[in-house]
Amino acid sequence: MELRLIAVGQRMPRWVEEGWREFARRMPAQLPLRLLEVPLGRRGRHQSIDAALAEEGRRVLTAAGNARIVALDCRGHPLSTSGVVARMEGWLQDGRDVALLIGGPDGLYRECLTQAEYRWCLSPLTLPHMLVRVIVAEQLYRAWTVLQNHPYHRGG
Ligand SMILES: C[S@@+](CC[C@H](N)C(=O)[O-])C[C@H]1O[C@@H](n2cnc3c(N)ncnc32)[C@H](O)[C@@H]1O
Repeated sequence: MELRLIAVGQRMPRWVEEGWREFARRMPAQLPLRLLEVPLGRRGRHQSIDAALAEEGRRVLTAAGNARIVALDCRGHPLSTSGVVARMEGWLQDGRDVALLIGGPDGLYRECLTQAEYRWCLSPLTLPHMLVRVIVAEQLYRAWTVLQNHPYHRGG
């Protein structure tokens, strides 16, 4: 199985690329973390934001395929580290790929949210989408280290 970060928006600054890659490269072979970037929908005078979001949403859901869907969403529910660990344990037992969806500047298309089995809120703050991929990668790595009794996570 794999964890798939599906993010709207391409060509991120180098620090974003390096940040998420640092944690992705630490993931084990049996639980790789892969990033799929999908292009922004067209925005312009003749294209509504909703149409652009729908275009992005279609691309995101195609990239998710049959994977279990978790949407990153400011209006979702928070998870503690032990909550992420418990979810990861469930994912590993189930064996299905997991798609973690990150929206673009206008958020995620509504169908991405309705198809998600969980809407994960990282903080009450709205975070820049490029930072979200780095935080999610780190939190997934952290959860993995907890499952392995690896000393990376020293929290309570
Ligand atoms: C710049 S935000 C989009 C803001 C948009 N106005 C909205 O309300 O969703 C881009 C993406 O980053 C993710 N994101 C931003 N802050 C987040 C948070 N606190 N928790 C979870 N995901 C977040 C979401 O996937 C969001 O679609």
